[in-house]
Amino acid sequence: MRLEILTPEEMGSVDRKAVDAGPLDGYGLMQNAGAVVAAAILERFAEAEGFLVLCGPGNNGGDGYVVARLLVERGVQVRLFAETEPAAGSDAARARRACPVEPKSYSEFEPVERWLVVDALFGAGLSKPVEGREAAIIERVRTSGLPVVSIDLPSGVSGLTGKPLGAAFQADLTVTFFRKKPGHVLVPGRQMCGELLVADIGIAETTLNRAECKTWENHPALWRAALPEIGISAHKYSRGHVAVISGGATSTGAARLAARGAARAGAGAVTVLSPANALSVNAMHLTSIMLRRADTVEELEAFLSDRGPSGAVLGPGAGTGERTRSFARSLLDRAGAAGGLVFDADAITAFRGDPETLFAMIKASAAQVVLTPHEGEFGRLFPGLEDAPEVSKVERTREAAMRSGAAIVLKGPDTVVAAPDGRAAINVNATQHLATAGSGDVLSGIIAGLMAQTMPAFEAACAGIWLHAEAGRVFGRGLIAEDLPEMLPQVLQSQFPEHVR
Ligand SMILES: NC(=O)C1=CN([C@@H]2O[C@H](COP(=O)(O)OP(=O)(O)OC[C@H]3O[C@@H](n4cnc5c(N)ncnc54)[C@H](OP(=O)(O)O)[C@@H]3O)[C@@H](O)[C@H]2O)[C@@H](O)CC1
Ligand SMILES: [K+]
Repeated sequence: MRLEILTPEEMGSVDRKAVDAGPLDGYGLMQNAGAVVAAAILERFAEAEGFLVLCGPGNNGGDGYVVARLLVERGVQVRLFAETEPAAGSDAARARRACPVEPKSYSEFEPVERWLVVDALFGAGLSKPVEGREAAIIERVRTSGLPVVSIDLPSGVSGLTGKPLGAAFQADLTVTFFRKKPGHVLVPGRQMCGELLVADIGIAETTLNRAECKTWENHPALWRAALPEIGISAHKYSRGHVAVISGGATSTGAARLAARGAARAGAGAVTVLSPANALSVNAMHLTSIMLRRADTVEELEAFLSDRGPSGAVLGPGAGTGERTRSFARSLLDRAGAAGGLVFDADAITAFRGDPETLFAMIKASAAQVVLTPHEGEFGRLFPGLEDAPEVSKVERTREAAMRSGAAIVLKGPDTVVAAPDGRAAINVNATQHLATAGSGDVLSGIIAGLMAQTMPAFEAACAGIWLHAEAGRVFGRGLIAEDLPEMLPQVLQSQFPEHVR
């Protein structure tokens, strides 16, 4: 599977390498790009009665001239609109000369019913906000309701961040080349592409140095090999033991959701560590999951020494006070006994005043640590890395992982997972139904459950995100957090039958 995601800059370097290696030059690649776009248009929009092609000044426009020529050669009606001539000597200028359709200016653009718009204004070279006459034509197309096929990217959407820079097209189909770019998978770019087609334009696979790729689309192919296998001689503790720290009497549900997630992800044993005042409420709701009292660090450490869990979840419902901070310190200190740690929710917020202390402890710890913030929690821990119009979610998450020493799961419709070594994955199978109270608690449990079975942090985080999203997707409408752990067996059995022997 082609899961690598290339920034526009990385794509440019692949492009240059492909041209250096031959046999195709830049103009040859442009011919192939135009050909795959024209073929996709004719196949998917056979009923279109004509084509309005909008060409920008660069090579994206160059692709547009090739598409216009190929459509004319098929005997269909084409009108072409361009404002700026391509630079003399460029591939786009050559494509412009070879195109038999004389361009009109943007001001002459008129939508025609049952025609289709081909958007070749800007692609990888978008360098500033789309304004003025380009913004006006995008607005005219939007109000016309005509279908739009975008070449490489919907013009106005940044290939790096997936965010619109000024005005931008909402496409029905986007055809990109060789590999996806971050802008195709991060939101809102993902929705603005419409259907996305990644086409081969004759760039050899060997042009891509796979070892240098650090960003992927999250998919089982990325981590399937690291999924825990259950041997026939397994016993409950050899399958991993997860400790989940519960909050007080009125906030225990989050810990139980995490515990259930860990158990359904395959951990052989799960223990909820509860304050004394919440023991009875936890006891009333737990059956296969064990329960032990832990109000103090001493009680936590006694448990860690006795039982040596291989994973732990701290944060859901835990409170943001000193108990949570001291438990975090203890878990990180005693990592030999606690293995893979997931810090979520309150365990993140508890360190908002002093994130550097947390990061220093994580870096000094032998534990593998995953932090699972949503945007609000992320902002509390990583000042300066908050969301901003020209910054990519992938780069923010990567920087946070390097700063903290933990694998970071920055949650959202396009959850990004990043590791301190620079690897990053963008998740694409989430569903809106996951936006429900307690959903994140289950996720932290699933990740801890996988880590407790010795799955490394980055892979466990990627797998956890994907399984959690898939459970939500399969369940669909009406989902509440309690349903997520209960969907996991079905997802695991249908997707990974070899892992349920
Ligand atoms: N990679 C590949 O394998 C292949 C790539 N191919 C194609 O090449 C495309 C990349 O081409 P590209 O580099 O020429 O950039 P492109 O997107 O045409 O824009 C640059 C021009 O637009 C201008 N401009 C930018 N923003 C603007 C704004 N808001 N408002 C106004 N102007 C703006 C910018 O101006 P400048 O920044 O120089 O001031 C410059 O003139 C790529 O997307 C793909 O379609 C294929 O042909 C074959 C193989
Ligand atoms: K475009």
